[in-house]
Amino acid sequence: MVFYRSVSLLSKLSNRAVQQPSLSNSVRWLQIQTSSDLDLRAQLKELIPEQQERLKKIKSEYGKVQLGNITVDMVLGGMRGMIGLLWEISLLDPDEGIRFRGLSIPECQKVLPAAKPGGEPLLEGLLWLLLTGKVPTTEQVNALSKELRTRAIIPDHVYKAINALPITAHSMTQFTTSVMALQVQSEFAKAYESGIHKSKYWEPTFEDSLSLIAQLPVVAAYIYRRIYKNGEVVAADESLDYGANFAHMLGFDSPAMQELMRLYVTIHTDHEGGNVSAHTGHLVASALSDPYLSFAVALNGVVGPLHGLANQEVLLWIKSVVDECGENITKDQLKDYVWKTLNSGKVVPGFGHGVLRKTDPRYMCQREFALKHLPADPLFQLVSKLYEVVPPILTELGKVKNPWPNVDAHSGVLLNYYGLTEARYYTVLFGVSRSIGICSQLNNSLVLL
Ligand SMILES: CC(=O)SCCNC(=O)CCNC(=O)[C@H](O)C(C)(C)COP(=O)(O)OP(=O)(O)OC[C@H]1O[C@@H](n2cnc3c(N)ncnc32)[C@H](O)[C@@H]1OP(=O)(O)O
Ligand SMILES: O=C([O-])CC(=O)C(=O)O
Repeated sequence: MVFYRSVSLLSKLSNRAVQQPSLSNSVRWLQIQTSSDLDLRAQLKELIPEQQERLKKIKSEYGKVQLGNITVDMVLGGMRGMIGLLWEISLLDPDEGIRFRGLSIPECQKVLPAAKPGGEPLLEGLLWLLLTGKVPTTEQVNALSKELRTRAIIPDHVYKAINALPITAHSMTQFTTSVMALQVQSEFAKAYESGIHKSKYWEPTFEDSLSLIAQLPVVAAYIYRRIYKNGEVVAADESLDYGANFAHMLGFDSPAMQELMRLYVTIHTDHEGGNVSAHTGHLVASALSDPYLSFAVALNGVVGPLHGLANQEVLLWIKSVVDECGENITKDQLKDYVWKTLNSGKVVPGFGHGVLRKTDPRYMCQREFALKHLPADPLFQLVSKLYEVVPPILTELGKVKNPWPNVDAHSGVLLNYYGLTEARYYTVLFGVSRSIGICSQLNNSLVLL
């Protein structure tokens, strides 16, 4: 199986201070803000020339430095372990997991603005961090939230394109179709046709990225309501942030579900550049395909069962365990069920990883959420039992490099607990969130041109 892998080149060479916002950054941003301080586009306009200079310097000073040897295994493994592409916005450590611009998930939970003290980070804050490398203030996050709401307008033909598909089409097929239908409004495609200078590519790319990110929850919620709720659409609530509004449009308004959705859309955003969806989006964008086209192909990677579809597969598998053995299954029965799955030539969904070699911190933060909000839920108890039972069995197989759970091992039971029970929809949530990482890196890469 080819599963592309790479690590971030510049993080190895360049000044980490650019990547690692510290608390002093946020203190700096607490100064009185002008309207351009609150405008993400204006911020990028200032930052991009600095980044262009930095990259030019790295190229001229380190251009000939070797970054390692390439082995046959690396090639057969689909670039596994090779430093193969530039990915500035996040870095994946096999033991510690993901860092967004240098910040781990617990650090993001600490420094990014939340809806309430101690709450989950707002997605808008992470988007700002990924694009600029700086921790935003609450005012900046609120301004971005407002801007995204104003961009969340869906042309009628997009709904017509979705409605042309049978209602039984997989939610991801409907979702990718909607992204292709949205593409007709691409600013980048229009600007390229009008002969835009390459130094300005980032501007329409930024426009398309923000619009795409803003529109995705609206079409994603439409698809959910179309398939599962007789097409009864819930209008956006202009007072809500991105994550809470998404939960609202899906039809969920409890404060706990709003918090869960904020957490979900934040932690699935990015996982360095080597995973299938990020790599694919990046590759296609390198041909100057616009953000809509690039993201649509990335979604076709997200939906692979060894990648984002595992989100769906885990809950379906857990439900099959319950159907066969009941909720109070013993550890011995569970061991037998895991062996039965393996012996039938299937993988245990939600376990293992192409890079991680320890439990995924995205699993851990969802576990903490469950311990806080739903400790007695029988399916959460089952997930906890799996955490004890599965790793020794996978280790016993002797070939699995990482027997520990990944992000997908946990998300389904949380969503299911709050009433979003339709597992075959879950990968759409993953896709909405992944747009943040893919579009942010797209904007960062354009400074190279
Ligand atoms: C958001 C995400 O995308 S996270 C990943 C989500 N996917 C899943 O949870 C699906 C289950 N897991 C897997 O299939 C794998 O662990 C992957 C695809 C994530 C990583 O694959 P690889 O990098 O090839 O893993 P690794 O090098 O450890 O694989 C070695 C062998 O162990 C097997 N293996 C790895 N994980 C598992 C598992 N969970 N269950 C059974 N077998 C496994 C592989 O299939 C491979 O077998 P083979 O040599 O007979 O082909
Ligand atoms: O990093 C990977 O290979 C897969 C993954 O966990 C992700 O993309 O979120």
